[in-house]
Amino acid sequence: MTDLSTALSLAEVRLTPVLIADPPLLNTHGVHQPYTPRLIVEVVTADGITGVGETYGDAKYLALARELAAALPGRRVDGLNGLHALAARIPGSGAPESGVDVGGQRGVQTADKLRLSVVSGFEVACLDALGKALGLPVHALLGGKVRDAVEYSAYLFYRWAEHPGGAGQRDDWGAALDPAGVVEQARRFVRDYGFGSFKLKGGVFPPDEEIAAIRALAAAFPGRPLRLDPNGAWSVATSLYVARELGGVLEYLEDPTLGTAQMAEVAAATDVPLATNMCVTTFPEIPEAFAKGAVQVVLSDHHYWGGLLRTRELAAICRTFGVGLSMHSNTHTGISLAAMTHVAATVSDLDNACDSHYPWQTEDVITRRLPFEGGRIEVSDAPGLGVELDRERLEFLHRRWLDDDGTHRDRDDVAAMRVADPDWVMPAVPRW
Ligand SMILES: O=C([O-])C(=O)C[C@H](O)[C@@H](O)C(=O)[O-]
Ligand SMILES: [Mg+2]
Repeated sequence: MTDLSTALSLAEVRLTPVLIADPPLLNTHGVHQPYTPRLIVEVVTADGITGVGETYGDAKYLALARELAAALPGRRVDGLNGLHALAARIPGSGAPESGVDVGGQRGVQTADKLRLSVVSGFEVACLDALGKALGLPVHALLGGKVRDAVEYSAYLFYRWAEHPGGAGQRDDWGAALDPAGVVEQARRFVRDYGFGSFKLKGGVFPPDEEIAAIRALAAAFPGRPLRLDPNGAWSVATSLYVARELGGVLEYLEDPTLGTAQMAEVAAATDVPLATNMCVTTFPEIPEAFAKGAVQVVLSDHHYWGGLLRTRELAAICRTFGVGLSMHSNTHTGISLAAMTHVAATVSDLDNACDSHYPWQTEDVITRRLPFEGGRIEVSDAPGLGVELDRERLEFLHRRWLDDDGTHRDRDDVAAMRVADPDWVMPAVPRW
């Protein structure tokens, strides 16, 4: 029998960028492209145990991931905290950038956020391998689950029936461009997945239309938690108008306006709780936002925050300051959903149902998709994440990435909208 040190040492790292199908979902910047990039990370131990992780697949994430992958062999899969220091030493990983990440809508883009997102994919892969080596589920490595299933909410989008020109894959959801369409979409989410709460991606239509959609949802599903997220598209005044109109109806309003200062102004003038995955996305953003009372719920995302261990650190900080915690999601496969579910299962005070784009992602890289039952995902007790890579599918989706002419290798919702409307530019903020 090999000793533990050999068993846990990293012999190989494989990176596989893929393109997965994405429906024409609308947001304030534009529309999703027919395919979106994700990066699948595999770490292989000296004993031949493979762990899998996933992160953003856009070119700059991939470039950094390649450098980190090259530095890993010889280290150990239980050296999780050391991953951050290792990634920080990669030349170029510290060069700050500013501006808004068009596709991800994750607030101001910085080198820190990029690096943390890359590390998250490796951390999850290492946890998966470590769990398999020790015969323990990932949640046990995080201290153990406090629930057997994690609740998710339905992620409703305004959407077209198909991509412009019939590009990509057509599904049978149809268009949803008004309150009736949104309610019909929500009914299908309830029928097919059993979700008990609803988030509508807003910032697409003038606020009164989105207020009407939320009212229609409230009438169709009385008492169910409802959220509206325009990704910072509104001014402070518009945010307060919407908060007044939907005061008794919303569980929370998500990123109504951009930046901590404006969020704080809104928060000071309404009782509707504000949630964010845009103004508090890294640890350095916390002190000012919490001191100003700018947010009442932080939507964690293990990709943003640098992995599952750091998500638990975030949970402790939120608990200390009496700020709620829930979970944001971006287009992802079942690997990230499994990772989200493991960490969510370990946080005792995760009181709001988590977001997940997963129902919109019909293409996957795992052999058995994770099923929602009653809006919940069961927490796996199998060693590691409890998912298995489907190598044929991985190869197929990687082939699509290889064959792509570059159009889809970086998510760009503005460019996708321009296909339908050649005059479309990134909307100025506030849009309303
Ligand atoms: O809650 C959010 O802000 C998101 O889920 C960000 C995403 O980029 C979303 O807006 C999308 O996929 O269109
Ligand atoms: Mg959001």
